[in-house]
This record gives sequence, C-alpha cells and structure tokens, in this order.
Amino acid sequence: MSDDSRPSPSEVRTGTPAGHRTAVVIPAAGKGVRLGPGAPKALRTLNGTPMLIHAVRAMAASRAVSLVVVVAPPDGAPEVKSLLDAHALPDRTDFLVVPGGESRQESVRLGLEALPPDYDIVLVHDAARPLVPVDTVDAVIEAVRDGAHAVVPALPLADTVKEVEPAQTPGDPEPVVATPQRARLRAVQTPQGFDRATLIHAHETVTDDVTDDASMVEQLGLTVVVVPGHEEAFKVTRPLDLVLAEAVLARRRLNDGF
Ligand SMILES: Nc1ccn([C@@H]2O[C@H](COP(=O)(O)OP(=O)(O)OP(=O)(O)O)[C@@H](O)[C@H]2O)c(=O)n1
Ligand SMILES: C[C@](O)(CO)[C@H](O)COP(=O)(O)O
Repeated sequence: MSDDSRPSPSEVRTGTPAGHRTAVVIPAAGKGVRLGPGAPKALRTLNGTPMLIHAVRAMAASRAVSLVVVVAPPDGAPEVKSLLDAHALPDRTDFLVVPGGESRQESVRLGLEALPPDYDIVLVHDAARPLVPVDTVDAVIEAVRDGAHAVVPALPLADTVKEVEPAQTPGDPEPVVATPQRARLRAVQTPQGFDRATLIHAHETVTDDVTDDASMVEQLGLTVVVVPGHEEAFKVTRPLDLVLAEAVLARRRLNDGF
C-alpha cells in the first residue's frame, strides 16, 4: 500500500482495500437496431453464450468488483434474472437486475438508483462491449482510486475524422466544415469509472442528450482522466462486429488450449 493508503495495481487485482467498494452498472436495455432484427442485442449470443453474460463475466473477473447491477430491457428483467441464475458467475460478486428505460442515459440512471449505499466507486459498462479484458477494468478502477472523478479507457483513431454540415434532407450533400487534428482525438470505450457522488450528481444535473457518462461529468466542469483502452473492448454495433467478436473468442479458446 502506498503512503496515501491507496492501493497498488496488484492490490486492485487481488481484492478490495478497506474504504473502497466498487459496483458496476451494465446498461443492457437497448434494442440493437443497428445489429438488425432479432432478440435485444444484449441477449444475442456469442459462441453460444448471451453477450450480456460475457459482459457480466468481464466485470466480475476483476477482484475489485463486488456488485454488478444489470439494467435489463424494460419488460425483460425476469428473463435476465433467469439468465444470470443459469450461468456460472463468481461467488464473490453480488448481482441485481432492474428494468431499463428509453435511452441509455435513462437506463444508467435507473441502475444508479438501485445501488446500495456502501459503494463509493461506480463503473458503467455497455453490455455491448462483452470482451473487454480485465486489465482494462482494473486500470479504470485504479485511476478512480488514485483520485480521479471520472475515467475513460480510450484508443487513438485509425481513420481521419471530418466534421460535416449534416444534411437537412436525407440524400442532400454534407459538406466538410473541418478536419480535427487526429493526434488529439481518442475513441472512448467502457467501462467508464467514477466516484459515486460525481456520477450521481452528473445524472441529476445534466439533461442534454449525451452518448456517454463521462461527457456529463465534463459538463460539470470536472476533469475526465484517460487510461489506455483495448482493441478487444470494441462495441458490438453492426453485424460485422459479431463476426469480429466470434473471431476474438475463437482466438482466446485457441490460446487457452481448449
Ligand atoms: N434504452 C437503452 C439503450 C441502450 N442501452 C444500452 O447501452 C449500451 C450501448 O448502446 P448501443 O450499443 O447503442 O445499444 P443499442 O441502443 O441496443 O443499439 P442501437 O442503437 O443499434 O439500437 C448497450 O449495452 C445498450 O443495451 C440501454 O441500456 N438502454
Ligand atoms: C458509451 C459509449 O460506448 C462510449 O463509446 C458509446 O458512446 C455508446 O454509444 P451508443 O450509440 O449508445 O452505442
């Protein structure tokens, strides 16, 4: 343990030091429109196992995580509870299931409302990022334990990004208005980590539509810290992502020797 009683990286991997308890909220209530017709995205399978179960296992793989709150499709909480019961999950982790809302933001808020009081660090992790490695989860937790209000895992971009003037009518041209300097841009993933009070304050205060939780904290004027993301933490959004996810799982099986 360091001088200020914060844990070292190895302590993050091996357990929860006194004074810090970490919970994860997994928004899993989306329909998965971009993935195409079928079951809600979180319930679609990868290598025979629902994406949500992969995501729950990825979070519970961190020894620092003692509670996972799954935000289920609005009418799907009983089904999700049964799924969690039917799959092997670590005994050291508790699980709660609550129904979600119309938007990701609302689903996260409903998950936060279900959090028991004794968790001071909260991660928010998309069910749609089922393959994030445990080292990324631990790096996020460690940065919050080190004092950050908000932490995001992020990767540099491979593509050049253009800002355009969006078409008023579908099919209209979308002229380029700017080319941001790529070296300053990052693609942001989950889990995003927060001290609990900051995240709850952000959800109570920010009413704009946002696409991630950290941007709500930015709107409060607080600094968001970046840690390295991982290419296997990609979001399953479109059909091709399913192919990539299956390939990653196949490679892991090969590396694990079964
Ligand atoms: N009302 C919603 C919408 C999204 N999510 C969750 O937020 C995460 C990121 O959202 P996204 O990848 O956009 O999922 P969907 O909304 O399901 O996808 P789409 O936009 O293609 O319908 C997913 O784990 C999704 O289940 C949620 O909990 N509640
Ligand atoms: C939270 C997120 O995964 C960070 O990249 C992303 O913004 C979610 O976006 P989505 O459109 O709800 O999938």
